[in-house]
Amino acid sequence: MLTEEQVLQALEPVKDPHLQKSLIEIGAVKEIKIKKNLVSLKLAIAQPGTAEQMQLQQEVVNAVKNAGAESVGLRFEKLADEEVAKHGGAAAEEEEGKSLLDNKRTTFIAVTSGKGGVGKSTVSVNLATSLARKGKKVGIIDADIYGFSVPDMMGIEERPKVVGQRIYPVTRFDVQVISMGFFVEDNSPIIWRGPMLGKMLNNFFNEVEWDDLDYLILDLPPGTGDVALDIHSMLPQSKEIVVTTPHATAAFVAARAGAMALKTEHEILGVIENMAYFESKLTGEKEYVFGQGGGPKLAEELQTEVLAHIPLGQPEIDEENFAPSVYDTEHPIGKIYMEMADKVIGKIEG
Ligand SMILES: Nc1ncnc2c1ncn2[C@@H]1O[C@H](COP(=O)(O)OP(=O)(O)OP(=O)(O)O)[C@@H](O)[C@H]1O
Repeated sequence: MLTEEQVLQALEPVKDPHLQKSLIEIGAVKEIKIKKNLVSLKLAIAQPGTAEQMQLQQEVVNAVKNAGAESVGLRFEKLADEEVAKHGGAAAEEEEGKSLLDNKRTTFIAVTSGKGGVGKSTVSVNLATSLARKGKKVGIIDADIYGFSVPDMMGIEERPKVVGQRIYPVTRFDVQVISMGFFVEDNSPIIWRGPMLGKMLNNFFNEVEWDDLDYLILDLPPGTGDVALDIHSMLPQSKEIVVTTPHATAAFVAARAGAMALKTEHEILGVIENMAYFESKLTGEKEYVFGQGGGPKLAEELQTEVLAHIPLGQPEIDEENFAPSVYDTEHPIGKIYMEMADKVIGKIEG
């Protein structure tokens, strides 16, 4: 079994990103619990709840796992101001302004669905790239905590740069991308509780260097649970797009997501019916594999319009520009997304 000594030794080279001193030297380790090979740590650092913490948590997990832990749980708290000063740092200052939430120019569009697997992330990614292809400055936040798929879908391998307190998004297809998945270890199970999730999202608004966005697309967790509701409430100014499949029951479930949008007073821009039909390449005939009518029914219920019926179909994958879920502008589905982007721009910019 791993000992406390070994854990401390493993942490010796890891530095507090703000103070640039070893966690051990600044007395950051406030608690160590070891159960078999599960290690849980409480760490006091100069600037918890910030980009610096995100940068650090990965280093700590790696160091302790390299020492033999199977799983590492972390809790962070603020290192006392005297300690911060003693080790050469300035007391944490409130981040100055520059929150995306204050930028009047930016329109937030949350993409939601009643349940998982209906294509919400695919729609978010393609809406974002199409808006960018129309010349708009666009960002996307992948906040779907049940599966961070946006980086994979867009073929992103790099991670954002973290410089001091600022996070620089990764740019792909002219879209500025931030995903929670950038800050967690591959496949590591993470339990997101409301406050932690809210804090992460707030960081994405306040600490990411977004370049003067016209549109910010938010890929939200599916469903109508507490987490989804919390996020919706955090974004009072957001508009919303609801994704459904054509099946009547799918639309019924999506209606609950839509009702939640109305409760939070978000304007619903429209409904997208995804996987609407399959079009035969040979005959051009449409087959309604997943039923029919779900989109229009949902739009009627939410008193909005159907922005697009998107058929089944895969993007052509270009080896050089590998992005498994981004449709080209020449692809029939890519064209539908471009028309949809026009509709969205028309609705917002008049
Ligand atoms: N129009 C389409 N034609 C073919 N495949 C599609 C289409 N839309 C989405 N898909 C595929 O369906 C799967 C689910 O899509 P996606 O991940 O976008 O759904 P989601 O609603 O975001 O799911 P989750 O909430 O579970 O993340 C993916 O494999 C995606 O490539």
